[in-house]
Amino acid sequence: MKDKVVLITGGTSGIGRACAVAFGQAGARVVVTGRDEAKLAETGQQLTQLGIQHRTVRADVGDEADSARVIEETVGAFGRLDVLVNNAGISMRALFQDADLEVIKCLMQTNFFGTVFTTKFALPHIIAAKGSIVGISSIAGYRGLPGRTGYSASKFAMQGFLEALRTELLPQGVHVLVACPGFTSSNIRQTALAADGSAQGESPRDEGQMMSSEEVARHLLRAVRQRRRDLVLTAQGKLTVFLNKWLPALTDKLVLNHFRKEEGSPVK
Ligand SMILES: NC(=O)c1ccc[n+]([C@@H]2O[C@H](COP(=O)([O-])OP(=O)(O)OC[C@H]3O[C@@H](n4cnc5c(N)ncnc54)[C@H](O)[C@@H]3O)[C@@H](O)[C@H]2O)c1
Repeated sequence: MKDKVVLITGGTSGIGRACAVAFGQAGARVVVTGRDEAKLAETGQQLTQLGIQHRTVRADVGDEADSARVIEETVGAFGRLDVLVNNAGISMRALFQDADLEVIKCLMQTNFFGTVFTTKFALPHIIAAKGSIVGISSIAGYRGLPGRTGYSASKFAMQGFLEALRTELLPQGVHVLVACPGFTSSNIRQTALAADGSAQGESPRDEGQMMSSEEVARHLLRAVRQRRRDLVLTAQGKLTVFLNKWLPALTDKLVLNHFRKEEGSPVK
């Protein structure tokens, strides 16, 4: 990663922030985006303390003009872009029958269109560098999950988009990685949207039992170095993908039972 430039969207917490540290400690110069000035400043301070050369850029990933500006500022500051990590994301916990349509739109705008916008503006620079485009998808990008229709749809869309793009870019030697973490300790379940679009505010699971964001970042760094096409994390995640491929009807029942057991689950 020495002297490479890595852009991480939504990098002010969880997996994104851990990636900024991991790629930075591997020698990369990192650019981190986020919507919250205070969290960006805090992330910037952490990177400074670790001696990591970086920039922070305030931007909403679902906003096309913001996404264009992020790439301008990245290339303006460092002259190139080698690795784009499409990480910014939001989740939901509500049955489709109860959810406002705005919830589904918000998830598609952030998780899917956020990836499309940033990738579009980054692409000429990534092609020039024969670099990498990473999508942080989810097990929900392989297997639809109850209470998470919009989230699952956004991650399936992301995976279809990146698979098609990978094929288009084969002649240019661009690497595309679809990474699917399993349950990972982060803010994703606190910020997940409820049926009315408000944030859930708490996690229904024991975050301490999950893979850490730092461990996910280490796996991602290795997968980028090895130019892998996909990465599925956690034993439970791998098992879900495997069972869904070979025993989909059984997996329907297992997944339903699993999500019914979550604290305060909307899944009946
Ligand atoms: N934590 C998990 O269990 C898990 C599992 C699978 C996949 N993921 C994916 O990993 C990625 C990172 O999530 P995380 O778990 O670190 O959660 P997180 O909530 O800690 O991080 C998500 C980041 O995205 C940012 N973000 C959200 N909307 C944004 C927007 N419109 N513009 C800019 N930034 C925005 C948030 O502010 C936050 O910094 C997400 O794409 C998520 O779907 C997480």
